Amino acid sequence: MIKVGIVGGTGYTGVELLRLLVLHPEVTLQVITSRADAGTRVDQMFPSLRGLVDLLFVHPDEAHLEQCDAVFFATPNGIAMQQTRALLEAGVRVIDLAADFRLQDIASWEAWYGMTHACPDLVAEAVYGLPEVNREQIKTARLIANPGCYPTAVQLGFFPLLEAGVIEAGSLIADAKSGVSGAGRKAEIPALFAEAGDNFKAYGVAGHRHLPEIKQGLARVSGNGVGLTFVPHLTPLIRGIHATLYGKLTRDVDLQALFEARYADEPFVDVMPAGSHPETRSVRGSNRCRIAVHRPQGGDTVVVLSVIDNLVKGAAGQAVQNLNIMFDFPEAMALNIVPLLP
Ligand SMILES: NC(=O)C1=CN([C@@H]2O[C@H](COP(=O)(O)OP(=O)(O)OC[C@H]3O[C@@H](n4cnc5c(N)ncnc54)[C@H](OP(=O)(O)O)[C@@H]3O)[C@@H](O)[C@H]2O)C=CC1
Ligand SMILES: CC(=O)N[C@@H](CCC(=O)OP(=O)(O)O)C(=O)O
Repeated sequence: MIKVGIVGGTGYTGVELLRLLVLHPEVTLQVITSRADAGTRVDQMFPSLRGLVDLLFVHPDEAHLEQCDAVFFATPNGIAMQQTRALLEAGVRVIDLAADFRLQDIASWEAWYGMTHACPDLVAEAVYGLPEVNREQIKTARLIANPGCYPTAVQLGFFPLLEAGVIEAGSLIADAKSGVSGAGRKAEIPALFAEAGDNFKAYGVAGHRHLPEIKQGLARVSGNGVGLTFVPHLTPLIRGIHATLYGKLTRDVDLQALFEARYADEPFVDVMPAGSHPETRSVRGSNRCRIAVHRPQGGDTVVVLSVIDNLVKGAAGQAVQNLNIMFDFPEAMALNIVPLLP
């Protein structure tokens, strides 16, 4: 058994970690933090956890967190980097669900995130926690940069094509839609029911902070820089990301066979039968990414459809998958979840 802490236990990804970890047979929840709700019982705030969690929220003090074997940061950007060094020195392994350790280029991170990095030396050590490309490095990592939600859906869709070198890497397009929970639990006007409901809009067309993260990951597998147009959209869903990806084929290839072979051994990537149109509800609440690959009218444009639950494979589920790999537990432990329908 390992002892685990969650910093930011009252947010959407924090409570999703709780939902997954309460049923994890190798994990004891040791510390769950909130500054605003310190002293409140966890199951008072989240009655869905009654009978499962017997803890109070506490302040995120290092003295509490250092009792753990692993600590998840489910906090806004710029928080984990302030406490990670002390935790690593105390022998605690850290999984950051925010973006503090995702970009290897510190100047780029500081420009996109608008703050000075507190520990650039640790960024070099951090492992980008996308098991489908970094499983071996995750096993021994002390510090995991858990990927963003859009970057997970987009990278998993493009990897087979870029690894095989069958598309033009300079002209990729990712048209992605997210549910409102992607923006977190804090009160913000665009997330109000009357603003986001019965509405659909693009945002961040000029530049979204997931763009450099996606480009970094795609460039690693393509061996060269990539050109990417990334356009996120807000949809009136609660959970879910749907990414529609476009690329120009450079040669004829059996796309279905390529994708099936690439993900044959991946427990959480499902390549659907040819002609499929994956739906966000087919992954709702689960750690799965479902992918379909199309070549409309047999032309030279490949269209990949990739869906995930932003809070699970896009955040907390992937973080638990990383924990399992780091501690040599079966990778799917506590993650064999059947999606909710309807
Ligand atoms: N929502 C999503 O779909 C995804 C989110 N992420 C990332 O995961 C992280 C968490 O997201 P989400 O759960 O949506 O966020 P929320 O806004 O829902 O929750 C944030 C949590 O962090 C705590 N917190 C805020 N400020 C601090 C601080 N200075 N020190 C310690 N704790 C703090 C809050 O509690 P309190 O203020 O009481 O301490 C709260 O529990 C973010 O970085 C987000 O970008 C990643 C992938 C997907
Ligand atoms: C709908 C919505 O607002 N989505 C968020 C996704 C951000 C997120 O969760 O960021 P990380 O994955 O980098 O932590 C956004 O576009 O800012």
